[in-house]
Amino acid sequence: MEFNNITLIGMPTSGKSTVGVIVAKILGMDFVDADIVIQNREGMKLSEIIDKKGIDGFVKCEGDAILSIDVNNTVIATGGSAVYSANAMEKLAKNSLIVYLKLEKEELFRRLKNAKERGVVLHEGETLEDMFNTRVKLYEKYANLIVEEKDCTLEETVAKLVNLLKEGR
Ligand SMILES: Nc1ncnc2c1ncn2[C@@H]1O[C@H](COP(=O)(O)OP(=O)(O)O)[C@@H](O)[C@H]1O
Ligand SMILES: O=C(O)C1=C[C@@H](OP(=O)(O)O)[C@@H](O)[C@H](O)C1
Ligand SMILES: [Mg+2]
Repeated sequence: MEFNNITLIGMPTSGKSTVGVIVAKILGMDFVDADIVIQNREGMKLSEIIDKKGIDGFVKCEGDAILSIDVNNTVIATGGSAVYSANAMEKLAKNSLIVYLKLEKEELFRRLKNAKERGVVLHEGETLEDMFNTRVKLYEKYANLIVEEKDCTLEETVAKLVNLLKEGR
């Protein structure tokens, strides 16, 4: 592989964490979940960081946590709000192939309904729809590769990503 790491970006619930760990096993790579790095650095759950430090505070913690990740041959699952940290994304772009797991709006809304406890970064007055529209542009901006999840099972999404990576070799 020409690239060193693979970074997964995309909406919350798009499967960065679940797809990421399976792809790492298939490709014989290591795996790191940036959300867990944040929790370890702060000594708190993500929802507690958001409650205590607010949205901007959380985004700062997330950017700093990503900047602290120094890995090789690793699949990195970011949190959905990582794209709000331009400096962290620039660092990731330097040493990884950035893959956008693309989720349709309707499917995002469906999955988020079943995952109410997920602390999603919503700025003041922002609706889920606003968040979707803003983030799509950011994910597209940073993506080297886009995996369309529409009508795919988890296994099909994994296979699609692995095949796209093989084609790119
Ligand atoms: N086609 C699919 N691709 C990825 N995840 C899926 C798919 N269908 C259902 N899911 C479910 O959506 C959730 C994705 O959660 P997660 O991996 O934590 O996403 P993220 O890390 O992007 O927030 C999991 O519960 C997973 O089982
Ligand atoms: O998109 C978001 O606003 C967030 C996504 C979460 O990660 P996942 O994308 O892995 O769910 C986590 O970083 C935090 O709760 C904020
Ligand atoms: Mg995740």
